[in-house]
Amino acid sequence: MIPRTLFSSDHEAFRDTVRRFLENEAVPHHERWEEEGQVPRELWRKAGEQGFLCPMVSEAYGGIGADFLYSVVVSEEVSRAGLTGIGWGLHTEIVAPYIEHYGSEALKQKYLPKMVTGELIGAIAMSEPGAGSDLQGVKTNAVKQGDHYILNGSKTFITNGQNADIVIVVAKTDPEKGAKGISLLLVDAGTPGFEKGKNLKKVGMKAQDTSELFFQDVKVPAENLIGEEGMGFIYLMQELPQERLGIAINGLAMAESAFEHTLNYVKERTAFGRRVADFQNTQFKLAEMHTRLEVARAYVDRCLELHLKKELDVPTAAGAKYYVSDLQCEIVDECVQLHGGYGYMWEYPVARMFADSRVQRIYGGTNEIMKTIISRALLAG
Ligand SMILES: Cc1cc2nc3c(=O)[nH]c(=O)nc-3n(C[C@H](O)[C@H](O)[C@H](O)COP(=O)(O)OP(=O)(O)OC[C@H]3O[C@@H](n4cnc5c(N)ncnc54)[C@H](O)[C@@H]3O)c2cc1C
Repeated sequence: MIPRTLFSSDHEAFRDTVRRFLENEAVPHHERWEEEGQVPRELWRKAGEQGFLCPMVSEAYGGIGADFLYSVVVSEEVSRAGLTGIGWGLHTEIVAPYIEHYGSEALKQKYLPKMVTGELIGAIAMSEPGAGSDLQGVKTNAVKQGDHYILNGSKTFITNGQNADIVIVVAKTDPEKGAKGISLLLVDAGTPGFEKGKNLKKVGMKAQDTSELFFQDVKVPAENLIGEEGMGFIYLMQELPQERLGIAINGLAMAESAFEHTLNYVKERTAFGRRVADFQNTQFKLAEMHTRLEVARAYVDRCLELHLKKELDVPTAAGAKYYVSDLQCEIVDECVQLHGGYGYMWEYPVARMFADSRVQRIYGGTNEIMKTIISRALLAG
């Protein structure tokens, strides 16, 4: 085993706290939340009290100004335990940074402290029924009228969609200008004309609320524009590497966990009077999986190291996202196989991980889009 070198003893102590919290407060209830299609808000508030939400937010806005690794610890523990209903990663690593990095002082004061405590849950709405990969093709539009915008359009597949109190909406403020006509607006749930659609039924991640959102003549105060008008696409490009690295981090933690479950299982299960672990096929599969996970771990931790120094570039993050999510699906599939029929039973963690993994290759930009990003960089110049 190659030891990880990124985390300090403080990070590891924090990891123990997160793990214990999840074992007590989430693991016993997750199956019920899967049936209900969402995680209760109460869990968010408890997580906020523990400092698990938005630890990177600076002290001026209620956070502790921690390094990104604290958030990584939370995400890894959530994924390791297979708690895919919990949408803290998106709230902490995607929504809050847009507000902190580009929002006005007033927006930061108003929203960030409550995101840290879990009183406010965040979502980001880019995708639309007619535009996912092709973000520049979004139809949602915002027209400035005096001191507010009038927002119209619809979004789909929005993580935390039912629970969200605030949504960063990607909208066209100048449809003539293509990417330069896209802006980010922060919209409060409850604003007249903003309706949440149904909680979508998914193949996996069943406790995660993923929704359609509708905006009809929604009056959004002009001060809820994040940063400058027309800069939305650039902000998205700047923040997406962290989102993509986050997907790789979650995927790898889940794949490692599936592997651990399988390692334990094959030592206990017997067939033909031997342990499943005693078949050479099993031994080779375990050796292959272990080595592939170690290789991916070295790559992802190196990306993390670069990200901490603000040196992670877009194609490298795209590589982490596509490579690890593909690997995750392959590893989890192999783990199901080594479990035999039990691997297909929902009560076994590897079965849920099988269903939960698939979407990792789709959201955050599909793996095909990741490859276009990488090849564009390779062929440039
Ligand atoms: C569970 C879940 C949660 C999500 N959460 C969010 C969220 O919180 N916020 C949000 O905004 N979105 C979210 N999404 C949406 C997600 O980001 C999109 O589904 C994704 O970007 C793909 O867009 P699409 O579904 O429109 O597929 P399409 O863009 O229609 O793609 C269809 C196929 O065509 C391929 N394709 C498209 N363009 C190209 C190209 N140029 N070259 C090669 N192949 C191409 C794709 O790779 C894919 O295989 C979520 C999706 C899911 C399923």
